[in-house]
Amino acid sequence: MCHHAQLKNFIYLHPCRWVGVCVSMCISTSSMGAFPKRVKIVEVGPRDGLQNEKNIVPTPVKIKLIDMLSEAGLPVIEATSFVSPKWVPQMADHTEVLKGIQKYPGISYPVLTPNVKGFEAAVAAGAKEVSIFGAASELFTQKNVNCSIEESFQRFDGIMQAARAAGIPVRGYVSCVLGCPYEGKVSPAKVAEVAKKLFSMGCYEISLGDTIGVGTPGLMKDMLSAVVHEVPVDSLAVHCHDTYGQALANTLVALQMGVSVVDSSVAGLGGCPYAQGASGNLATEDLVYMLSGLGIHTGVNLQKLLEAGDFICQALNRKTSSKVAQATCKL
Ligand SMILES: CC(C)(COP(=O)([O-])OP(=O)([O-])OC[C@H]1O[C@@H](n2cnc3c(N)ncnc32)[C@H](O)[C@@H]1OP(=O)([O-])[O-])[C@@H](O)C(=O)NCCC(=O)NCCSC(=O)C[C@@](C)(O)CC(=O)[O-]
Repeated sequence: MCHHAQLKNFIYLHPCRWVGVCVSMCISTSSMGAFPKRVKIVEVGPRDGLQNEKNIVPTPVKIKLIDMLSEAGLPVIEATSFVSPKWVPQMADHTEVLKGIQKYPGISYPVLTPNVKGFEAAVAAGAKEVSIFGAASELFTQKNVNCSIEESFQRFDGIMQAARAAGIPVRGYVSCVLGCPYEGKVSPAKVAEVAKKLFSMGCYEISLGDTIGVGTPGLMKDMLSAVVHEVPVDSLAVHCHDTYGQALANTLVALQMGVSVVDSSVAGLGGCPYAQGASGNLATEDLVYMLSGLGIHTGVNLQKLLEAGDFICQALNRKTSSKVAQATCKL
């Protein structure tokens, strides 16, 4: 039974709307294994979310979204990517976006850089952190960055050298960790090999991407079991797309296995232009709601996050993919 004394466990979600979650009644975390006390959420909506939009999103809209996400307390907000505008026209305004956003103290605004040209442009625009992106699938790598896995490492070498010289931290992505749109199954051993390589090159964190959202909790467990032999678990993040509705379940398994960094996207925006059919990322609102219910600290204000989700959905004229946002709108 919920008692008034347990009201502190209730989560305030929207103006005039209360949704009750009696944590002590609904969930026994002790029977679910150990969870991290805190989770760092890496908000990828402005980059992963918007890169896939058909219509060019106006730069001021991108800037306002990022400012609202900063206001909501997200500790890391992936702002844009310095990729070729011929390949991803949606990110062509990267410099204006990075220069236009308010930089909140304590919040990182990393950007994607595929090569040294992108890295140099990012640094010139004020980037203080970058991400490189590889994959555990040969065919996906060809389609996404027009080279082999081996050649992608050679490109990363150049970026790592330049980043070291400039004192810029680098995050590494591994795509297709639970399946590839072109090759199908991807072996956990291959994911572990690519993750190990990126880590040994100097990436401080490795984000494991279920790019097309085909994974299930069992696959996540098998893949992570292989990767943690090569990369310390506290340097790992998970990045789950929700194509088959498994993103939250897969993320929960990762948390149970000691991962404490999770990528997600406001309103569940997202997809990869070179992974057709992939839907958006795990919605940040749904992640925050689950973590809050588990008593895990994120520092994110759910109310403000919902407002950021409302804003971008209105700007894109689309319905949110966040179940939490949908539920609170009906209340
Ligand atoms: C890597 C390249 C550039 C190779 O593309 P390429 O065509 O092989 O490169 P190139 O060196 O031959 O250059 C071609 C043209 O692009 C220009 N160029 C070259 N580099 C840059 C640059 N950095 N910025 C601006 N312009 C650039 C270059 O100057 C040249 O211009 P031209 O001489 O023809 O006028 C291209 O394939 C590319 O940009 N790919 C990016 C694809 C992408 O952004 N995919 C989505 C991100 S990954 C993702 O979403 C997955 C993730 C991270 O979320 C995790 C998950 O879910 O799994």
